[in-house]
Amino acid sequence: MRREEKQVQEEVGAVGPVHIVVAHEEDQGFSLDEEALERLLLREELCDLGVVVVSVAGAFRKGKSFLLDFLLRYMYNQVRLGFTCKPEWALPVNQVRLGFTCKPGALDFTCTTSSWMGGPEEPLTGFTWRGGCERETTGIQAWGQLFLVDKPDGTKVAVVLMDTQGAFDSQSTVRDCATLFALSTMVSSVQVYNLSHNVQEDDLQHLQLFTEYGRLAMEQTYEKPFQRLMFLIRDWSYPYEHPYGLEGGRSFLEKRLQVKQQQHEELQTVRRHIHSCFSSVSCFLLPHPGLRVATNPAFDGRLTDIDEDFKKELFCLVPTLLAPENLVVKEIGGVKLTCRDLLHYFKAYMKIYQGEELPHPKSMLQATAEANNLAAVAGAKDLYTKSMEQLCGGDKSYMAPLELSRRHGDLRLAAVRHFRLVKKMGGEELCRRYQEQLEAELDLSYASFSKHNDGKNIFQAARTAATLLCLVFLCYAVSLLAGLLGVRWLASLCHLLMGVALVALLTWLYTRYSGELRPLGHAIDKVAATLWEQVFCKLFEALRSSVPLGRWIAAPRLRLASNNNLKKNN
Ligand SMILES: Nc1nc2c(ncn2[C@@H]2O[C@H](COP(=O)(O)OP(=O)(O)OP(=O)(O)O)[C@@H](O)[C@H]2O)c(=O)[nH]1
Ligand SMILES: [Mg+2]
Repeated sequence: MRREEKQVQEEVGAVGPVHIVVAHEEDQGFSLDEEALERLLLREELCDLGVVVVSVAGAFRKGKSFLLDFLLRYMYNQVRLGFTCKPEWALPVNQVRLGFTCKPGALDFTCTTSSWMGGPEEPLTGFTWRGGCERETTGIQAWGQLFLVDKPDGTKVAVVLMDTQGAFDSQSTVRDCATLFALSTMVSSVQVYNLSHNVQEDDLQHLQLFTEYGRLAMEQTYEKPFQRLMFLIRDWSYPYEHPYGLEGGRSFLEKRLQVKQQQHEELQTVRRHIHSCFSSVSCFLLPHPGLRVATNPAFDGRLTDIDEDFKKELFCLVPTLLAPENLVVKEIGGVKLTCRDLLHYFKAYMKIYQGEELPHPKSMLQATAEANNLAAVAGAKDLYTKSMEQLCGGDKSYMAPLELSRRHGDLRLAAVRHFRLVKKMGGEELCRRYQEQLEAELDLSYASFSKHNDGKNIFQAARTAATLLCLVFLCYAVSLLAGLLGVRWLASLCHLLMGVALVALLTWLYTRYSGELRPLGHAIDKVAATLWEQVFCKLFEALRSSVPLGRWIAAPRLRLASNNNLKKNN
């Protein structure tokens, strides 16, 4: 082995996966390791090159990291290393030609074991993978080295390989899964959606949820916010219907993502959403790798233990993603990103997901239960509002406040009963929470109906004027009496008060007529209302109780009467 090659391989050996998004077990949150990302993306010789990001995401324990290690093998064997730009350091481009396009059946597979796939007994290393049922990868990891590739058009690009935490493990919430999937989709130019056996409807629904969560966090809304999506279906068992590989995947996906007129709207929406999110969607059908891979705890990734069919298709799949002519530079809004740009976007997106402005994605049951309860609240509130409209709506005449409050009590009860009778998911506790919300909304509606009703009371509308006139009259009467009795200072004071009341009255009339000086009008209203409640009502009350048959006269209305009645009713 040449000295340079040896040196390169030693350096390769020292490189490993780097955690760029770190998952925190304690608070279920994620944080970006900015330093690690900067070290990776801001290398002087690479930072201004177009960046290609290939990410693999999907449910946990489905062989994502295992696959990525083959992508690594391909890169290490096919391209020059990012940090070794000097041509004399380049690894030998060996048996397999760079940049072939995959045609099923057109490859002579016998050459693969001696090519980029590695030696037959070589254990598979790189991103950590293992057997077992517990999750392995957490957060988002990138390979600790970028690969520098010369594209056929002469441009140089830097390739990032990215592994993500598997979705739906027993320790992550829907929000965690959505955040990681969305983040990796937003920063990658090719997202490999790793699935097992088939594309189920829930796989599409999850993809819809996660990509929508991604789209929400993007500052501008682009027509197609994400670039390439590849459905990678592992353990494909129906090659007699759709053959393994890209061609079989194309015919399978075409059928699966077809939007038909007779389809339910829900199914059509999911499919339209996926087409609208990605500029290109493809599919690859990969066979089962054999029982030793899937079930043998001692399996270490060596090729001799893997089924021939799997290796053959893998040999085709990897260049489909990574051959120089198939590499796509990451674009956002039609602008190609460099490694440096990617760093900024990563930081910005992470900040959005760490903030609180995005809604929290929920589990299907939780979301459905909340939708059920919200619909029931809306139905009950509608019932209440319609009945109240009929009772005291816009064109109805003024209604006695006590009667209005009593009717509100009845209708409120009926609305709550209606809410409780509607069948809802989510259990009693959720139902109680929404009932409380409904009751609060009904009380708020009542306050507004009550105000509107008060507005129809002629005296209410003219109360300020009446109060000020009463004050003028009272001052006049007292000044006359004081004049007769010779108490001149009192007479003068009453004249002064009378003058003030008259000026206030004229000003109030002006504000009401012109709509100008409204704060002044409000202040006069307030003073008049206090005067009315504290002086005139008390005088009137005293008079009412001292005069025979006085109790037949209705008591004057106080400003806060409606609110007090409301509380009593509750
Ligand atoms: N059935 C099957 N098993 C596979 C395949 N590829 C890898 N495996 C096995 O799946 C197991 C998990 O592999 P990993 O690569 O660690 O899976 P992962 O998706 O990265 O898992 P997490 O990191 O926990 O999300 C290993 O035992 C692999 O041998 C495949 O195509 N089919
Ligand atoms: Mg993994």
